[in-house]
Amino acid sequence: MTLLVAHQLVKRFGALPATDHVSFSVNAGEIHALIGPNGAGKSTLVNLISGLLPADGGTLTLDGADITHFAPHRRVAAGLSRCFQVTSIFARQTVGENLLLAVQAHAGSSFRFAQRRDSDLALLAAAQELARRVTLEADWDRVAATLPHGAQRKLDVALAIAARPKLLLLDEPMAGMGPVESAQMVALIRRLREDMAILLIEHDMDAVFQLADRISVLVYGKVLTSGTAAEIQADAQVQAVYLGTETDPADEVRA
Ligand SMILES: Nc1ncnc2c1ncn2[C@@H]1O[C@H](COP(=O)(O)OP(=O)(O)OP(=O)(O)O)[C@@H](O)[C@H]1O
Repeated sequence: MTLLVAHQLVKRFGALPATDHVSFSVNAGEIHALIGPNGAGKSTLVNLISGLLPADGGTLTLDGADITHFAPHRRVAAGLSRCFQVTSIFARQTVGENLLLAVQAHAGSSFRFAQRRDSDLALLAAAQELARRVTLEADWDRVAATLPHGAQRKLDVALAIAARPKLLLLDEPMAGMGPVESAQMVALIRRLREDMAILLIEHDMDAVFQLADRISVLVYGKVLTSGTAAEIQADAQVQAVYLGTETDPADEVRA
C-alpha cells in the first residue's frame, strides 16, 4: 500500500529550482532513504513534506488525503511526524518530563478519563512505554541536557513518535554519532519500522544500505533514480555522482 505520494513537487529559491518536479512514493511499512550529494535538495524536500516550506507546485498525499496545503501541525495530526537535525528536546527538563509533555500534547481524546488519577496514570504509562521503545528507561530522571548526544537523538525520536505517526521523517539521525551510537540508532530505526513507515535522509551510507528497503537518489533537485539498495549500489550513474567521472552525470539529470 502506498502511504506518501509526492507528485511533481517544485520549490524555487529565486531562479534556483532546489526541488525540480520531484515524484516519489513511500509504501506502508517501508524505510525509504533519500540520498544525494551536498546541495542536492534533500533538506528542501523534507521541509516541503513536513510543511515547513510551501511548495511552488505539485501535490502531496498521505494515506489518500491531499495534505499539499496543510500547515505542519495538521500534517502531524494526519500522521506525519519529523525529527530534526537539530534536536528539539526540552534541554532543562528530565527525560520523563519531556516524554510526558509529548504524550500529553498528542493525547487528544484517548486519555480523557472520568477520574483525573486514571488519566494521569495512563499518560505516565504511555510515556514510560515511549522511554522503553527508545531504550531510555534508565535515564527517566536525568536532565535531557546531560544526556550523551546519541541518547538526546533517541529522545528526539521518542518525541516524534509520541504522535503515533504513520510516516516518520528522520533528517540525518546519525549526524555527529560515533560507531556505537550509530549502531544503536540503526537498531532503533529497524524496530520502529514494525509500526510505521520511515523516510530517512542520511549521509552515512553504511546505515542507509543496512536499513533502506528502497532508496531515491537526488541530484540537482531531481530524482536521478529509485531502487533497492542492491540496485542503487550497482547503478553506474549513482556511482558517477558519488565517485566522480570525467563526464558530469548531473548533466543527464538537468537535461
Ligand atoms: N532558504 C534558502 N534560500 C536560498 N537557497 C536555498 C535555501 N535553502 C536551500 N537553498 C539552496 O537549495 C539547494 C538545495 O539545498 P538543500 O539544503 O535542500 O540540499 P541538501 O541536499 O539537503 O544538502 P546537504 O546534504 O548539504 O544538507 C542548494 O543549492 C542550497 O544552496
